[in-house]
Formats: sequence, structure tokens, C-alpha cells
Amino acid sequence: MVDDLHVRFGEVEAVVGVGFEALPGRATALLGRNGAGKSTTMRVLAGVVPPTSGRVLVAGIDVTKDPLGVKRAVGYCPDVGGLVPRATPWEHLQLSAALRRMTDWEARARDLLERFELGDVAHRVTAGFSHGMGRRLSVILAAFHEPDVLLLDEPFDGVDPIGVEATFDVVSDARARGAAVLLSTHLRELAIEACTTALVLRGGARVADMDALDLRGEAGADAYRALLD
Ligand SMILES: Nc1ncnc2c1ncn2[C@@H]1O[C@H](COP(=O)(O)OP(=O)(O)OP(=O)(O)O)[C@@H](O)[C@H]1O
Repeated sequence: MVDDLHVRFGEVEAVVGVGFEALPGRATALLGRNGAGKSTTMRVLAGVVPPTSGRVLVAGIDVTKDPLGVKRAVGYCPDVGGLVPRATPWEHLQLSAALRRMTDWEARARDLLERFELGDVAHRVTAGFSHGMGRRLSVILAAFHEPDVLLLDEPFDGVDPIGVEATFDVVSDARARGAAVLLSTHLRELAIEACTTALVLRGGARVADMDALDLRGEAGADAYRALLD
């Protein structure tokens, strides 16, 4: 739940009074042009960037009061970074499992790596990964511990069709177990396929909160373009 969120970086107002509710079992797309405030909103929800003002509850936890608790509750795929270049995918998963005291995690780890076609490179350091391979691993790491809130920032960026399909599956699995999913993307078609609701940001403010299906077809494309300009 986000209510009247403001985030300011010096002179820049990155988020200006945004409010919305991402419900359990639903997937919400966060859309908007470059610099609209999508990643900043995601970072606040992940407990990485503190709100300047406003109220943000993630899985019932107040992000201002307990950012560490929020970090524990979410699975977060950041738009950039987040991977250790000298570690392999398997080591990333091992570390995540250890930090969260997960037991019997190996079968799920193997399954996710296979689904995202990273099984063959599970023991290769990520330094040599392509951009798309890195994105796929970041989605796996976000979903691995089956969080109550799944935050995917640009998960489709540079990802091939197999990775896109695997990401759709991750989103529907999360929804099926009652998690709330928030996904930012520039790709309207993929947002429609993956999400039930769409929020459009412009200049840091929310300009639409709509059914994702209303973005379908030519009429949807026109409506979307009008919201962006
Ligand atoms: N750490 C920061 N310091 C200063 N300004 C920032 C910082 N992070 C974001 N901004 C600014 O806040 C605004 C919103 O940026 P944000 O990254 O949230 O947009 P976005 O919608 O995710 O864009 P994109 O689609 O390009 O990823 C931009 O004007 C950006 O320059």
C-alpha cells in the first residue's frame, strides 16, 4: 500500500504524491517513460530508498519504520546491478538460501535455473554473462524464496522469448500462492500478458490506474500514448 509517496533527490522530485494498492494474488504493471519514477517507486517498496514523505506498507510492514523487515519480506529484481561478478548462479542461490535460513532449497534452485535455461551455466561466474542472462538470474533470485511481495524492475529488458515465458510463469506462480506482484516495463504487450492492473506514471505522478486489458489493441495503444505525452 502506497499513500501520497514523495521522493526527492536534491532538486529532483522523482516521485510526487503517488498512491496505489498492489493486492495479493494480483500483478500490477508500472508503466511510464524514462525518468517517470518507476524504479524509484520500486526501490522504496524494496526498502532500498527511504520515502521523503508519505506512507508505504509492504506486506504489512512500514518501510520507514522497518526497512530491514521490508527487505526480508520482498523479492526484488533491481533494474541494474545486484549480481556479484565473481560468483556463480549457484553461489548466488546458496547465499540467498543461507541468509534466509532456507532448507531443502536445492530442487527449487535447480528447477528455476532449468526453466530460465541457466542450468548449463549454473557454475560459471556471472562476470561473463550477457545482459539477458543477468536479467534472468535476477528474476530467479527475486522469486527463489517465494516472497509475499515480488518486485520486478524491467525483468524483460533484453530477455529472449524463453526468458520472457519463464518470467510469465514466475509471475503466475507468485499470484497463485497469493503474493502481490509489481512489475515495471516499457513493453505494453508484455505488461498486458503478465499483469491484471496497470499504473501509469508521468513526471513522478500517477496518471492512470486501470485494468491491464484496457491497454489492448490499437485503442489501448492510443490510450497509452496519450497517457505518456
Ligand atoms: N539517486 C538519484 N539521484 C538523483 N536523481 C535521481 C536518483 N534516482 C533517480 N533520480 C531521478 O529521478 C527521476 C525518476 O527516475 P527513475 O529511475 O525512478 O525513473 P524510471 O521511470 O525508472 O526511468 P527508466 O524508465 O529510465 O528506468 C529521474 O529524473 C532521475 O534522474
